[in-house]
Amino acid sequence: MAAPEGAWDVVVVGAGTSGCAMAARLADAGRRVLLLEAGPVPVATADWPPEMRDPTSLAATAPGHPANWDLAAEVRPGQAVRVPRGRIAGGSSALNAAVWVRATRADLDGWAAAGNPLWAHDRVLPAFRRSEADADYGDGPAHGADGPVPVRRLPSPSPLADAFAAASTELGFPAEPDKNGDAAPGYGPIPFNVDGGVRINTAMAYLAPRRQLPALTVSGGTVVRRVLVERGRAVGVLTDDGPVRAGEVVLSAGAVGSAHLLLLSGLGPAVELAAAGLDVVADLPGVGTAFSDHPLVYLPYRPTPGLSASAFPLHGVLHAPVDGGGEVEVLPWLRPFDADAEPMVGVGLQRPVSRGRLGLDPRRSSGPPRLAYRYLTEEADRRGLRTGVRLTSALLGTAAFAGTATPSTALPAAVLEDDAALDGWIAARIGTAVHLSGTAPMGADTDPGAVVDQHLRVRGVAGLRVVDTSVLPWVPSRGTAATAVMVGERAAELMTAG
Ligand SMILES: Cc1cc2nc3c(=O)[nH]c(=O)nc-3n(C[C@H](O)[C@H](O)[C@H](O)COP(=O)(O)OP(=O)(O)OC[C@H]3O[C@@H](n4cnc5c(N)ncnc54)[C@H](O)[C@@H]3O)c2cc1C
Repeated sequence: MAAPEGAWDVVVVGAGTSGCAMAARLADAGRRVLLLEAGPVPVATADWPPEMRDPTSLAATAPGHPANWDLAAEVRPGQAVRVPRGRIAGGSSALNAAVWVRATRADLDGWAAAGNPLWAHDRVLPAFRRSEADADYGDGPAHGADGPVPVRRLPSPSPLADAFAAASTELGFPAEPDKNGDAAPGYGPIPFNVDGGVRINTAMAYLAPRRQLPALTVSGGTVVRRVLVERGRAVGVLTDDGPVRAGEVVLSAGAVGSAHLLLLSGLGPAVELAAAGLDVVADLPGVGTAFSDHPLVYLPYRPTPGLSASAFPLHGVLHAPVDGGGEVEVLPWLRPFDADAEPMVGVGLQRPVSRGRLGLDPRRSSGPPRLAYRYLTEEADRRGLRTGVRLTSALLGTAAFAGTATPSTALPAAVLEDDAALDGWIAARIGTAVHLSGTAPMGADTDPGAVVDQHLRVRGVAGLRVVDTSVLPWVPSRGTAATAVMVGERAAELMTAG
């Protein structure tokens, strides 16, 4: 890291899901890149903690794990949760569920229509293809065969997985054999970024093969505190070890970290910055003020005793429309999270209308940010989740499940049938899918909430970009990992074009 002044063309903050992809591609293009990561940077695959290599383990998401930022948040006023995010090279891709499903064509074309034509489905498809080596569909026009992230669907691991597939068919949902194939949504096997029984995070995929590349320097254990701005231009960052100067600064610290760094650098809503005693560098009302994420509720079920256990906890997923243009994701977990508990089906609302807020803590502006999801604020979201829970209950009641599983008594029929009672049941259990997006959204010049333009350049200050899920105008209707990698790939392409 001790390079002479002016040695770095680009300093990237955060070796996470987007940051690794982007830094690697920039270095491939000859840019001298310094990648700074707050957490450790393991070198060989074997150096990763076993629970982070094992894709069937979510142990690193537990509060207190050293590779987890473990943030405090409120899902609804007064309802506290802990939010995991990866604090290690690979970022959240190092501890997530390894589900590799892209944003849909409708998501991408929706973002394009909101003033970001460079992000339309057909414009970003090459970046998705570049990122992956899809073992099942890699030779097709929608897929990549030789990218850094290995992707595959797994054989059905248990009768329960078969029953969910059959139940979806019984209720009339289409089969969707390739969840990344741009077909009508339905039930299909999950593509995983898993290879040889290892969760392949983006540091393994993108950094490990470039360890000898002189253009790329990676520094672990380096916490960035703010962006250094001189005369309207970002000139570097302040770390706990001192300043680092570079020709360009890119924040890839994730939807929480990047927005927080913007605020700490005087880039955000002027009123909020002034209240925290910070100098206003640029008034950007959209930093943190309308983020989105998928609300998620779990419905327990009871497998018939004696069924063979599933080696892998996930297999297939159903995406189903709900009234008013919404969609739910029904994600059966085939094993319980705790040995004594019942397994659960996750019911996520994929196009939520409610918006959350990330801001500085006025009592301690240098501390962690405040995160308020404000879930279920809108009736459309309450209605969508009611539909999703009833649909899941109906799936468990199909003939396909006879002899395999029954609904749990945790959700009594009287509650299921009554809107107000069901709203209460859901609200008491609501959690987050941890797909946080849109804390620094991209958008048109005319959009006062847009923080970056479609080249991901921060408005009001030169030489500064944000490249991670912060910039998504709203959360896509799928998980965010594959899309975060695409954002890194696409950003590098835009930065090096011409
Ligand atoms: C528990 C969990 C399970 C999930 N499961 C799935 C899934 O199966 N499929 C799916 O599609 N999506 C999933 N997601 C969501 C998806 O993984 C994330 O949205 C995505 O990985 C985020 O990528 P990112 O690059 O925006 O941020 P991250 O990958 O979080 O990267 C941010 C990086 O910046 C670093 N950083 C932050 N602040 C600083 C600082 N000040 N200085 C230096 N470094 C800093 C962090 O340590 C981290 O390495 C899951 C998320 C979580 C948390």
